[in-house]
Amino acid sequence: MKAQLILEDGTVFIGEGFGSHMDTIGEVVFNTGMTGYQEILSDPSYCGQIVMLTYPLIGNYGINRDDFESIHPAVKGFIVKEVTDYPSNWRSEFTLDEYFKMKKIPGIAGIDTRKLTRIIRQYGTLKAAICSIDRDPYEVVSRLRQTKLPIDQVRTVSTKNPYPSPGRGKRIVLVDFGMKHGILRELNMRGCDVVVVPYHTTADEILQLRPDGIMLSNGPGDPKDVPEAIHMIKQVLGKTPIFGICLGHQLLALACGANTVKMKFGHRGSNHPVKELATGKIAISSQNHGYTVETESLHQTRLAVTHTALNDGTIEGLMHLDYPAFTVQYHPEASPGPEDANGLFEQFLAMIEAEKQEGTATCQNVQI
Ligand SMILES: NC(=O)CC[C@H](N)C(=O)O
Repeated sequence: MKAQLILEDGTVFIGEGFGSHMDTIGEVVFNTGMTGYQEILSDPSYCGQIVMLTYPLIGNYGINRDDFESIHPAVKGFIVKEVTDYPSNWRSEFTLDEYFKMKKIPGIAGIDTRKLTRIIRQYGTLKAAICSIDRDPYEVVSRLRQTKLPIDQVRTVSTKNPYPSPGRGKRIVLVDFGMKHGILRELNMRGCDVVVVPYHTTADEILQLRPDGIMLSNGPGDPKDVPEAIHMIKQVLGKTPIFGICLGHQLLALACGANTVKMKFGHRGSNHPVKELATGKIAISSQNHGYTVETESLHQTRLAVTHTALNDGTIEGLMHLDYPAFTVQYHPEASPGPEDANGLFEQFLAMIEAEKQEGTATCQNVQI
């Protein structure tokens, strides 16, 4: 069935609808990963967004039981060049079309995704609608222009209640801002005794769990929309080692007095090179973010840059100069993507061990 993709700048694309045939509105962003569409569509950081994949053939290995990053995908829609009707993989259980129908997510295929990527790169991230062919584009554009993007995505996707994910190792409190399950898997794989807590858990509640370390997860939206988390981080900083990923990185930076800004079109994909400044080593990383920590704002903080993006020089990693706290803007848990940065989980555990032994760990004397 024909469907339309309409951008707020007035551009109209006609394509073939798949998945749910409902209308949807969201911020359209592009992801440059060549594989990993199942992890991408189930990454809660895309809450409120319509994702376009630059790789031209999507759905070839179907949807399986194992590769979800959350139970309910929060993505608002999917845009592809071509969607596979007959997936071929031994793990495949559904086609993308069947899965999107079940989850009530609209998709549109047959779109010139190269053209759309160029528009977004030129003008920046735009609002867009996927809608029925019968809708009047003028009306849709004026509705798009009036539509405000949501600001409560973290509340929507964070766990409502704390829950344990036990192990015999270090006790980690994992603050869920819209966590990809890959983070929990990485901690459990290393034996950690994890307690996952909601985004608004207070510093006192977290410290009562007697954590050996705190992890701040990834999550959707603007980090400034989560002031309760910034307040919490200010209070736990220096009391226990902290490792932040993506939104967690941005929140820690804000808690330390830095600023965050919205990027023109962000970084989304599983092929983004980042440089570790101390060694000059390059890692290929998995990324999904639309905001970044503002470099100029760091001089008013006790944070130092540890990693930068090779494509545009933006900040990809930070460490605190006085306390055991470090963060990365990219995804060491990968899922999807390369596992070059996986060692950061070991570095976090090494920092916790040093803090336990001597009680004086900082990022500098633990060598991360
Ligand atoms: N994946 C994330 O945690 C993204 C962080 C934030 N929502 C951003 O877009 O920059």
